[in-house]
Amino acid sequence: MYLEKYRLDKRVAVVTGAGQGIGLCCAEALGEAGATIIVAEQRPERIESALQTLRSRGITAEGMPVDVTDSQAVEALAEHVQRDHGCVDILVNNAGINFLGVPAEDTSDEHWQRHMRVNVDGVFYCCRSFGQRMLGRGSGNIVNIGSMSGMIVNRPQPQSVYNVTKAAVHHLTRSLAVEWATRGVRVNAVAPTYIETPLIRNALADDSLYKTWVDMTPMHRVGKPEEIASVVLFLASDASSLITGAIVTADAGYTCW
Ligand SMILES: NC(=O)c1ccc[n+]([C@@H]2O[C@H](COP(=O)([O-])OP(=O)(O)OC[C@H]3O[C@@H](n4cnc5c(N)ncnc54)[C@H](O)[C@@H]3O)[C@@H](O)[C@H]2O)c1
Ligand SMILES: OC[C@@H](O)C(O)[C@H](O)CO
Repeated sequence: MYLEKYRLDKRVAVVTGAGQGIGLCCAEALGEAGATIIVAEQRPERIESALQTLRSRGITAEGMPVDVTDSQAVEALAEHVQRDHGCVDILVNNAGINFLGVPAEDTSDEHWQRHMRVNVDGVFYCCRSFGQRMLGRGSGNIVNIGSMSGMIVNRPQPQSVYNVTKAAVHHLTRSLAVEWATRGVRVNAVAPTYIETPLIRNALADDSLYKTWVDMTPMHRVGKPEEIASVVLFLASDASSLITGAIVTADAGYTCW
């Protein structure tokens, strides 16, 4: 009775930025639970490798190239998926960037705007285009990938703009959850700690940075992308049917101190 609630058979899930890292693991988790996966990703070569990975595990998956900062492309993607599959049940807004280590006073307009465009505009465009269609049929489930950086200020590296974008993702999550709460669409977010993915590969190789990060973490370690994917699976499934507007921290205790 309880395990059944995690099954996603016959559901269609779009995962943005699913070409690698956390997004790819989310696609694996949702696919393993039975969902048909749409890999919505900017880089064609990453789409291809993700599809190979997913299909080798028996997951039904297809790729659709998209840059989430392009609202027309996002709208076309939503229309395309709706036309081919009849609906979208699950949207995971995972695509995001962080060029960390730039002090606020040295942040260029371009650096600021690029982060805002991918991490905030991109999430909003996807929520809007897919949300409209979910509201139209009175059901749907959106999971946004936020960050503990939306709650705390990371140390020692400066990354003001990234922190701001993730705080925006969290509050957008709550705002949409409330607007859509009685209309069948749930909206939640996951706020991870540092996760071993290509995004922070260089930083993880920097011994002093890594030491500071784990010293500041009660569990004294960083996370693996699979550990975020399992939270996303919970939020995307009927196992979390009473939860909307939640920002679920998966941070090895980081935000407790
Ligand atoms: N890795 C971490 O430590 C960490 C921690 C907290 C939150 N996050 C968040 O998790 C999400 C995924 O991070 P990751 O570590 O897996 O990153 P990653 O860089 O490994 O993967 C991100 C994927 O998104 C794609 N992407 C980037 N911009 C895009 C765009 N404009 N349109 C479509 N696709 C685009 C990339 O091509 C890439 O495949 C991000 O939102 C990130 O902010 C990561
Ligand atoms: O690039 C992402 C990092 O800044 C960080 O891993 C994350 O968002 C957790 O604070």
